[in-house]
Amino acid sequence: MALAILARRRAADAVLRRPQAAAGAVVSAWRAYAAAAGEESDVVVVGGGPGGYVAAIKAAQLGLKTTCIEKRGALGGTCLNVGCIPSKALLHSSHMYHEAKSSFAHHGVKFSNLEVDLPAMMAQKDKAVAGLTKGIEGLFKKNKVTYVKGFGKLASPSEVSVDLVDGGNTVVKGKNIIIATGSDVKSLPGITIDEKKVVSSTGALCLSEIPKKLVVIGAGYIGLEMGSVWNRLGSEVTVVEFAPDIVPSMDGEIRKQFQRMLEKQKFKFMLKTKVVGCDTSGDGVKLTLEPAAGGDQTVLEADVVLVSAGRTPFTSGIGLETIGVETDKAGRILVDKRFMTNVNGVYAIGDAIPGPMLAHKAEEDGVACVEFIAGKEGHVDYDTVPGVVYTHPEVASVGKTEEQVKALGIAYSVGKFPLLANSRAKAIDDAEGIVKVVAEKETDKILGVHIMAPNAGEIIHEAVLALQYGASSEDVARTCHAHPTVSEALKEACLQTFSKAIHI
Ligand SMILES: Cc1cc2nc3c(=O)[nH]c(=O)nc-3n(C[C@H](O)[C@H](O)[C@H](O)COP(=O)(O)OP(=O)(O)OC[C@H]3O[C@@H](n4cnc5c(N)ncnc54)[C@H](O)[C@@H]3O)c2cc1C
Ligand SMILES: NC(=O)c1ccc[n+]([C@@H]2O[C@H](COP(=O)([O-])OP(=O)(O)OC[C@H]3O[C@@H](n4cnc5c(N)ncnc54)[C@H](O)[C@@H]3O)[C@@H](O)[C@H]2O)c1
Repeated sequence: MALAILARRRAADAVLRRPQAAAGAVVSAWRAYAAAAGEESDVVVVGGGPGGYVAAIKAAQLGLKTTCIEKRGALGGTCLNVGCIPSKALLHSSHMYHEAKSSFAHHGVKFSNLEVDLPAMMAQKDKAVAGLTKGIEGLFKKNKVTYVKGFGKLASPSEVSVDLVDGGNTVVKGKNIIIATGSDVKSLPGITIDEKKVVSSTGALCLSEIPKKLVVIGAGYIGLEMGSVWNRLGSEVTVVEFAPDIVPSMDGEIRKQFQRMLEKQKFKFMLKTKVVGCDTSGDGVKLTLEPAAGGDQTVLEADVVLVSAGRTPFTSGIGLETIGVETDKAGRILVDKRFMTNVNGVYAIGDAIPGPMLAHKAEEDGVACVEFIAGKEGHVDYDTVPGVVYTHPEVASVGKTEEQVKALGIAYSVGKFPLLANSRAKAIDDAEGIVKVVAEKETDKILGVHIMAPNAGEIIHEAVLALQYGASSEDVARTCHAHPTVSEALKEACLQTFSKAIHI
C-alpha cells in the first residue's frame, strides 16, 4: 500500500517537474504567456469562474498540463467578484445591523447610537473578495496551472487567440478546450443600465448611499437577496414581478409563506406587472408599469432601480461561430453527457450551458468534464443540486416540488413541521419557517425537501445526501439528531411523512 502511494507521488512529482508546469506559477508576466503560447496544453480553460477555475485545478490534479484564460484580471468569476461572495458579505453585515436595531432589545441587549457605516461595510465586503481571489491564484500556483490574463476567442478547435490584459495578443494551444465563460445580466428592452440610478446586481453591490426608494425588477434570487440588503439598511423596497408569484421555481406552499414573511419585513410586491418604460431624465427614475395581461399604465418613482430579471449566457463574441459550436435560442452552448459540444475536443460547462445558473453546479460540471477528458467517468446529478435564497430566514430546497411530483402523476405523501414547534428556533426567538418533505407514497423514498428556516442553506445538505443515497423519510426520521438544533425540524417533518411527528 505504502509503495503504491509512493509510486503515485513520484509519478505526480514527475508531472509537476515538467518545464512547462514549473514555469506555470501564477503569472501574468510575458514569460507565462510565452510558455502558454509556445507549448500545447492538455486542457485550456476559457474563463476563471467557479466552473473554469475548479476545472483547471482538477485537470492539473489529474496530471494534465493546464492553462486558464481569464479576462477580468482576477479569478473567481461572477460568483466571487460580483455575485455569491460580495452579496453574502452584505447580507451578513446588513442582517447584523437589522438584528441590532430590531431584535437585540428583546434579548436584553441595549445600546444607543446605532448607525450604518456604509463605506466600512463595503470595505469589509471588498476585503473578503480580494482575499478569496488571491486564494485561487495561490491554488493555481500550488497546482501548477498556467494563468493567462486576457480575453480568449476560439480561433480553431485547438487554439484560443487571447487579447492580453497588459496589451498584445497571444495564441494558446490545447488538445482540449473548455468554454467556461459564464453569464451576464439580462437587459430589458427600453431600460439602460448605467450602474448608478439603474443598476444590475453589480451596481447594487456598491451603492454609495442607501436609496430611500429602491425598485427591484424581478422577484428571483438576486432581487430578493439584494432587496433584503437595502431593505434592512432602510430603503423602501418595491419588487415588480412579471409572473403571478415570487421565485416561480419554488414549491408553491413555501413560496406563499416566503412572500408573507418578506411582506412582514416591509417588502412591497407588484406581481403580474411589467415595466414598459424607464425615464431617468430627472433626479430619480420614473418607471412606467402595466399589468402583465395589458391594461392601464401607472408610474412608479424610485431613487434607484435594480434590474434582476435573469442572466444570459456569455457566449457571443468568443469565436463559437468561427469553429461552428452549436447553441440554443437562448445562446446556451449545447453539450452531450460528457460536456462535449458538437465540435470534437471542445467542451462547455457552468452558466454557459443549460441548467441552473449556480456556482456549485458550475463546479460539479467542471470536475466531471475534466474527469471525462482524463479518460475517467464523471457524473453530475442535476436532480440533487440544492438551491438556497440567502434571505432571513433562508429558503433552501432540493429535489422536486409538490407541484412537480403531482404533475408527474406520482402518488406521494407530505410531511411538514413548523419552526414554531422547534425548541432551538424558539430559544433563539427565530421561529418563522417550515420544513416540508415530499416522499413517494409506495416506497417512502424522499423526492423533495423544502426548508424555510435560519441556516436552511446549511441544513439542506442532510436532505441532499438523503436524496443522493435514495433514502426514505423513515431513514432520516430514525437517524439521531442532536438536541436542540433546527435540524430536528427536518427529522420531525420526515417522521410526519410516514408516521406522526412527536412535537406537534
Ligand atoms: C449577485 C449574484 C449573486 C449570486 N449568488 C449566488 C449564490 O449565492 N450561490 C450560487 O450558487 N450562485 C450564485 N450566483 C450565480 C453564480 O455566480 C454563477 O452561477 C456562477 O458564477 C457561474 O459560474 P461560471 O464559472 O459558469 O461563470 P462565471 O462565474 O460567470 O465566470 C465566467 C468567467 O469567465 C470570464 N470570461 C468570459 N468570457 C471570457 C473570455 N472570452 N476570455 C476570458 N475570460 C472570459 C468572465 O470574466 C468570468 O470571470 C450569483 C450571481 C449573481 C450575479
Ligand atoms: N442564492 C443563489 O443561489 C443566487 C443568488 C443570486 C443569483 N443566483 C443565480 O443568478 C441567476 C440570475 O438571478 P436573477 O434573480 O436575475 O434571475 P431569476 O431567474 O432568479 O429571477 C428573475 C425573475 O425576474 C422575473 N422577470 C423576468 N422578466 C421580467 C420582466 N420583464 N419584468 C418583471 N419581472 C421579470 C422572472 O419571472 C423571475 O421571477 C439565477 O438564475 C440564479 O440561479 C443565485
